[in-house]
Amino acid sequence: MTTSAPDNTDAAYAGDPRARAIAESHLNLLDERLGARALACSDEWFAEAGNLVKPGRGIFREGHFVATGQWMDGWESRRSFGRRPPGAANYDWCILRLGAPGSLNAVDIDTHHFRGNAPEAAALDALFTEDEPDNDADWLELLPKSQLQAHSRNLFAIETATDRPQPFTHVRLRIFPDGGVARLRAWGRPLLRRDHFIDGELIDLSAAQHGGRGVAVSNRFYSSPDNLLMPGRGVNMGDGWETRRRRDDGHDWAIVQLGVAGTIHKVVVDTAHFKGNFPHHMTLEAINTDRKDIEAANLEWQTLLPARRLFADREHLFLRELVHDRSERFTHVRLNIFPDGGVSRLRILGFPDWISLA
Ligand SMILES: NC(=O)NC(NC(N)=O)C(=O)[O-]
Repeated sequence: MTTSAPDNTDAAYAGDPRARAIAESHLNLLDERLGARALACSDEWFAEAGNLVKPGRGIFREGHFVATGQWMDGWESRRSFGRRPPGAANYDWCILRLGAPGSLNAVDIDTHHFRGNAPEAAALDALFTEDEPDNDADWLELLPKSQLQAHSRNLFAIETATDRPQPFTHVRLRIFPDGGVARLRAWGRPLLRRDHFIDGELIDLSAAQHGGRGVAVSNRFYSSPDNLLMPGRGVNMGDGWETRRRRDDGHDWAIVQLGVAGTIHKVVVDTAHFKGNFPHHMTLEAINTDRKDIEAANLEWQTLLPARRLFADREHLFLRELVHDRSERFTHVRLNIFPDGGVSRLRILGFPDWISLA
């Protein structure tokens, strides 16, 4: 089990600057918290492929040797270069399931701490299947064989494939000729499938796996507001949205774009793990807009929830306290916390109108 929040360290990176912008505005569909998993690989002698979807960028423990060799935090295959039989493929591979079906727009093949044992190049394939890929799987190459830098983030923008219907459910990483990768990230937009719901079902309009995302925030010193929208309860204080300590009269806020617009009937605010730093109180506002300048002062936000006290380390349920017209449709919510602090999860439950906002 992993226990920490997504990486927010900045580091050396190689590759396409466009990919960086995509990463900031899309969801990493290879996040273990969403259910992403490594399913199979050609070889994992030195380190397990399951590490590829873990949070953070991976750590190094100098001189920490285990039975197989130097302990490494990533996926690392044995040395096969110059040892493979004639005619054998000159790469190792790993198949991973995405945490949610979706488009794939950028990828990071992060070789953090792999210096003398990084692959020289990598390629990425993807496919959609309701099952799991078998030997005859029809992979689509999204990233052709591309040079990697050792001990570095390696970011690539993915050109949208037009000859295949999206979304994708699985990816295959190929590394040439062998070696280690610390983490694999693949950013895209999850696809919310209407046929997975029955009419009248109350759904979490803001859930990350439904396309909800943080689009603006007053402060993200300790952690990202995107954590508010992750499935399940936060595993620790790092798995939430936490601001720095304020020393002024202001308050902190986060604006979430719903994955799908709809009417709002129930709200859950979870302060799990925030015990000495939960906000004193909160309000919730919402708006129906297609404007991109969502922070503009002249937008008319409506109050859904007037000021309510919050408490340490617990879920707060708001139903009858909501003051808005239940037939109104909203596209965004703004969580205001007073004066600052941390919130683990925000759930905006309602009835979708099935017009995707992604
Ligand atoms: N010192 C190493 O990292 N050696 C080997 N790798 C591990 N993990 O031991 C190798 O051959 O790549």
